[in-house]
Amino acid sequence: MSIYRLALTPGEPAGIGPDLCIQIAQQGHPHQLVAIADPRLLEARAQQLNLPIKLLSYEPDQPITATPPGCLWVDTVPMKHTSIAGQLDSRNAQYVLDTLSRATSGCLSNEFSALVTAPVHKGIINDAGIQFSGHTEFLEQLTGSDKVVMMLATKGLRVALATTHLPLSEVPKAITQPLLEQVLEVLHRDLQRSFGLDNPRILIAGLNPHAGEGGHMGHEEIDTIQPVINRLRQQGLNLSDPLPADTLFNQKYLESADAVLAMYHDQGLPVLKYKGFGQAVNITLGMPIIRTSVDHGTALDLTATGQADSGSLLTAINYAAFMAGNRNNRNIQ
Ligand SMILES: NC(=O)C1=CN([C@@H]2O[C@H](COP(=O)(O)OP(=O)(O)OC[C@H]3O[C@@H](n4cnc5c(N)ncnc54)[C@H](O)[C@@H]3O)[C@@H](O)[C@H]2O)C=CC1
Ligand SMILES: NCC(=O)COP(=O)(O)O
Repeated sequence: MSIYRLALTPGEPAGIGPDLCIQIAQQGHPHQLVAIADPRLLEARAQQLNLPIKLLSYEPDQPITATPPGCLWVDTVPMKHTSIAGQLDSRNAQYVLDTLSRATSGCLSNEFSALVTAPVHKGIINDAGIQFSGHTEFLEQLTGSDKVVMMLATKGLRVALATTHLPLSEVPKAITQPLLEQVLEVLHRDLQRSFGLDNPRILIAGLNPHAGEGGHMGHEEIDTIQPVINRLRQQGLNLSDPLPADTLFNQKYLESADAVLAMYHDQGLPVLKYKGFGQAVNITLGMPIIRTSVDHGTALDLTATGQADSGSLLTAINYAAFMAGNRNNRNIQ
């Protein structure tokens, strides 16, 4: 088995991200986990959690090795202000973004095989005066990607989103033919290259109740979604018609599907999280780098309590390694 070097960003310092990194390090890992972080934060959090941690100083020229139990490699990004567990501090917002930038440039240069992110707090970054709607959009810019797609996956279900962090009132006008065409092309291609699916079957949700009920409950399905489906089918994509979102998430439809495309965040993600919260992964498709993440947020109420479940971060790490392996096997940079 190949061993991959994975960049791990602990995210919001006052949240559970650092806790989860320390918890996962206890068992060790078959891949090299390199936390891009301030080591003082990790040491302080380990003490609060009463967990032992040995931080190994990371050097890019070292051979890639598995992570021994109780250890974590650290590539230092200094935090300017001490973080207090559970208490957001806008002065640390730039630090959070610095860790992401460092990890991303390391992925772009192939120093790391993938980026795995713990949760950030979107609100506090905005409070710091920095416009930020999520890792997904931030990484799209940072990697110079044309179009990225958010997809969450758990056992038996993958849900991708046509739009991400938008106010609901802005969704209908954002659903355009060019957008849908791009999103479906990215989804189709990345299901092939990162998941090894030769001809992925994608179910597409309508925007309106009952997928518009033949135009009686909205026209986006007829005017926007169906024409894109028809065009892409001619190029060989295996797509459903627009389906009512309230009925497509049943076994009869899902058993023949590789992914569902939901039109907006809260149309698709509640179903996915109900099915797999704690064991699901958030994947950014359409980038030159692999990025996976957790299915949850910063859970400030649980920071430093030892109650945070590391299942989703571990799933994200394992998916990142799996995707790196698939791209390697297909010789994709
Ligand atoms: N990937 C990311 O960076 C994400 C960041 N967020 C951000 O997180 C912040 C808080 O969001 P919320 O909606 O409150 O969601 P949340 O996921 O932080 O918390 C929701 C509930 O789930 C619990 N919970 C979350 N993670 C858990 C874990 N690993 N183990 C056990 N219990 C857990 C929390 O204690 C809370 O009761 C927001 O600023 C949001 O933007 C939210 C989702 C993803
Ligand atoms: N609900 C998923 C989410 O908010 C994660 O967003 P991102 O930070 O990964 O873009």
